[in-house]
Amino acid sequence: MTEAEQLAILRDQIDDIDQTIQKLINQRAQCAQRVAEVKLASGAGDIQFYRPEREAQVLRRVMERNEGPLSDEEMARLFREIMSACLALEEPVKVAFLGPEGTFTQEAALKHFGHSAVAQPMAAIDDVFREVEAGAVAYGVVPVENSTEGVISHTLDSFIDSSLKISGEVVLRIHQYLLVGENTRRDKISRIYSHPSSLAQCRKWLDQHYPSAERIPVSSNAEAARLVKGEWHSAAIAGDMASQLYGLEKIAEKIEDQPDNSTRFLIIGNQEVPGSGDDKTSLMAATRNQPGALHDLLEPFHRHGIDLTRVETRPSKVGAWSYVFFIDFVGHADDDRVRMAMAEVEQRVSDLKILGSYPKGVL
Ligand SMILES: C=C(O[C@@H]1C=C(C(=O)O)C=C[C@H]1O)C(=O)O
Repeated sequence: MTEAEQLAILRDQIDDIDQTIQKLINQRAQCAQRVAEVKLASGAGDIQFYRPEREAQVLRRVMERNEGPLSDEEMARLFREIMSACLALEEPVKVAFLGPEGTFTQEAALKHFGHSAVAQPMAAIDDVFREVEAGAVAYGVVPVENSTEGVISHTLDSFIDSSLKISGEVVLRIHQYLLVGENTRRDKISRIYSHPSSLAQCRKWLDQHYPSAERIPVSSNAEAARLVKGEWHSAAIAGDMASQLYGLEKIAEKIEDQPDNSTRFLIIGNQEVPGSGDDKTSLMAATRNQPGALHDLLEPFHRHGIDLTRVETRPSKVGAWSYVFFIDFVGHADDDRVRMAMAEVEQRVSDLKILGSYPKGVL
């Protein structure tokens, strides 16, 4: 058989398979529409079309049963988009994210909700909280910690005065790029703009490759990319999305000092999410200002065999030297042993607020 004949046969097969996939995707979409009809018919006031726990279960199952050659992550990403499109038939999810357009937070929002979500950039973390509180959007996406740079304290502090709940988390591998516009040559860079945490994430690389360039902190990586678009002798450190958005050339790739550099983002909203089978819970506790307070707070977790994934301390804002603890652990607030531990913790602290139980990030 000639090469052309072999290719023609294979392409016919692909065309047939595509037709079948397409039919099945539409059948799936019809089922999702029927789900919406059932939810509406129930007559309940506040209908939740978007179900984070159900989506996490679907994606986990996709990964578990996957046999390749496509990777589990790749397959889950495809299903993420199919679900996003199906949900948009019920009602597109509206999401506010820490902008501007082109930030890693936008990338996180799209990774979590898929590209059929309607995502709106906000100028600051406070604005994301406010937009969700005002009901203008159903969810917000904010960064909370970076593996190289640590906690984003502004996000934690925002929970102190907010009644919003955490309904999900998403972890993004952060790759940084050195970007220039058409007016700048790679050997003529005297200024490098970026968000302070991105500058910090690339500090060693910059020391080595651009020791004498001035490092200029700006409000976001996307803002850095926008600034250097027309400037001379200037480069930006930013992600892939910003590079595409502003049509900048990548003159160096993956310049972050830690190869596994990642950021964790939280999804905030008003929803209480039922258990998905593999969940995390975040809480906030204020202790009385006395010796052993942190030990007393943590002890019940240890005794009930609950795995803590993070403990952060922040000033409480209600007087000097008093603190609020932010604790993340594995398990759902409805689990028996979590309930038991929480009942005990409540006796030992001056204030306890469960910020939310939510599925562990799948993608
Ligand atoms: C179809 C549903 O609604 C939404 C769409 C889903 C999907 O396409 O699989 C899953 C969960 C919900 O976000 C449902 O609740 O099952």
